[in-house]
Amino acid sequence: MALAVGMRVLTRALLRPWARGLRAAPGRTGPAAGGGDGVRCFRSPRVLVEPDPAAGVAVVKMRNPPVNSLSLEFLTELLISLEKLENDKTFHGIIITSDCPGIFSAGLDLTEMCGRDPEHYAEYWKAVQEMWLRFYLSNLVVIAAINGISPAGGCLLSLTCDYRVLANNPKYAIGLNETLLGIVAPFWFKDTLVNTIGHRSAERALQLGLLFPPAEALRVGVVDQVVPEDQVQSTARSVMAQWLDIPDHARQLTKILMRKPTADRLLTERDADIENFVRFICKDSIQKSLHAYLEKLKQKKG
Ligand SMILES: CC/C=C\C/C=C\C/C=C\CC/C=C/CC(=O)SCCNC(=O)CCNC(=O)[C@H](O)C(C)(C)COP(=O)(O)OP(=O)(O)OC[C@H]1O[C@@H](n2cnc3c(N)ncnc32)[C@H](O)[C@@H]1OP(=O)(O)O
Repeated sequence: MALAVGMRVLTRALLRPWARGLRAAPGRTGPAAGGGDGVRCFRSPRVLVEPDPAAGVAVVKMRNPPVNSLSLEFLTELLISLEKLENDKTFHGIIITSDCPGIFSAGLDLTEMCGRDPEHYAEYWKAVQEMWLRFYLSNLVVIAAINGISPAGGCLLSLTCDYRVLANNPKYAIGLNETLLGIVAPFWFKDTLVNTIGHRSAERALQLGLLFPPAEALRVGVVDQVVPEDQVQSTARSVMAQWLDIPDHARQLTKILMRKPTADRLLTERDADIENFVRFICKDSIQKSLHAYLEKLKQKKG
């Protein structure tokens, strides 16, 4: 009993620095509907939360068609959903997955980084940082059920999770492919990849902008498991059950011990990182190549 109380105090002390200043910005969420069992179902236009209170798990489905690009509004809704689940003692784990067929997330929304003013770029980048910090340090067990392609920021979101299950579909690939767009993955993207697959593999993957198909992703360690497409959700659920069997305080403290130094680096350099991003993205050459890339994506259909 005394040990349990002591652990709770220690956990709160360790988690407190991240709780401060990391609250999600207010955004447009729909009214929370009370479930029959007293558990609230969260709805917002782009995020569907399916709670399973008996298991202590919620499935968070990304629904920002056509490609789940991480727009400012979508990021805000994701953060609010995460915060609500973290504040609800019913939940100990979340499974993040996509409601857009064949696409987990196309990454950062290119239209947020193209043809806008510096204030907008700063606001957007702060929201991207927030997404990374909040998911990376979440006290919940977070499992990615990756049911589609997941480049760049989509891969980053997966890398913040505690475990990644990828559907075995040759059309799907995952990786930080920023260099292919002529942009540089920021240091915290790089750090997250290094923490996941090691320095040498990360260096090669980042320089070449590699997008790994399922077997390669498993071999290099970008994902933890590759399963047939129709088993992605059930596998995520059974992995979640294993993780939830571990005493929560011990697991949470261990997660913080492992991730604190990486998160601290961004927390101490957050403003400078925003300034770097704004300076970089405002360059004529970068704007031109992002614009050309977006046009190429649009013309692909025609
Ligand atoms: C020294 C350094 C100093 C400082 C460094 C500081 C900062 C670093 C700077 C920058 C770092 C920025 C980091 C960025 C990370 C990112 O995430 S960038 C985004 C990367 N994502 C991609 O490249 C994916 C692009 N999309 C695709 O490849 C395909 O769309 C995809 C395979 C996902 C799906 O293909 P498909 O089903 O065929 O769909 P379409 O291609 O037809 O797309 C449908 C519509 O969606 C639009 N769209 C696609 N992706 C995006 C996107 N990421 N953002 C916004 N919009 C997107 C596409 O244009 C289509 O639109 P339309 O319907 O035609 O209007």
